[in-house]
Amino acid sequence: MSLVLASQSPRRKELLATLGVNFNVASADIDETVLKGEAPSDYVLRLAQEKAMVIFNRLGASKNTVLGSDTSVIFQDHILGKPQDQDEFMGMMARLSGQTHQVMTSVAVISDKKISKQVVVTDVVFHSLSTSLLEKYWKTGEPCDKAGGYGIQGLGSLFVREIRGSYSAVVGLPLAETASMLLAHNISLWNESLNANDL
Ligand SMILES: Cc1cn([C@H]2C[C@H](O)[C@@H](COP(=O)(O)OP(=O)(O)OP(=O)(O)O)O2)c(=O)[nH]c1=O
Repeated sequence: MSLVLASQSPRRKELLATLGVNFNVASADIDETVLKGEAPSDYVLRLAQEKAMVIFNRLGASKNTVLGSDTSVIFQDHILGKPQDQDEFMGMMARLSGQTHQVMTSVAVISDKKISKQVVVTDVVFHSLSTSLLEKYWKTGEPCDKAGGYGIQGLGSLFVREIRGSYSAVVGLPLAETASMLLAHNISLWNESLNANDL
């Protein structure tokens, strides 16, 4: 049984590798438009499943297990994706500055036997952020490929006063939850030494 990560995110690749599992990467391009009236947790779960399903179908009837994931930043029930330009970024930060938001990261694992999916919610509390700090942060290029416009693992770490929940989920993949899901799909971890019997 081989594992395929349906993602183009370098962060997810790095995080998954820390579980000591062999995998290939395939990029799933899907439409990420939010459906009318769709709740944030339903949205992130749907996207993770769609990313995994696109690759599962592309590989055809095979012995592959495919993992898809999605990270969105949620502020007062609004979904904040990746900022398209500086204005959108500044608008997002004006909402997040000095406030608490949620990072929702979903994981979907699909094999020929079953589909498992889960969403992990983490609270992140931001310091108050000055306009000059944010203008300089935008210029670094870090915000543009990140949900909510910041990277907790990078220069954006300065913004974070407190986190309640899973750090790895904020970066892009909740490791403990992902490990349980992969073991349940009979994918061994820790270089083949950890398997479903250890759950
Ligand atoms: C909040 C936050 C998000 N992010 C990243 C994680 C994800 O890569 C990205 C959210 O976008 P996603 O659409 O979840 O992922 P992606 O487009 O990078 O990759 P793919 O869809 O192919 O899996 O934001 C950080 O790296 N650090 C953070 O602190």
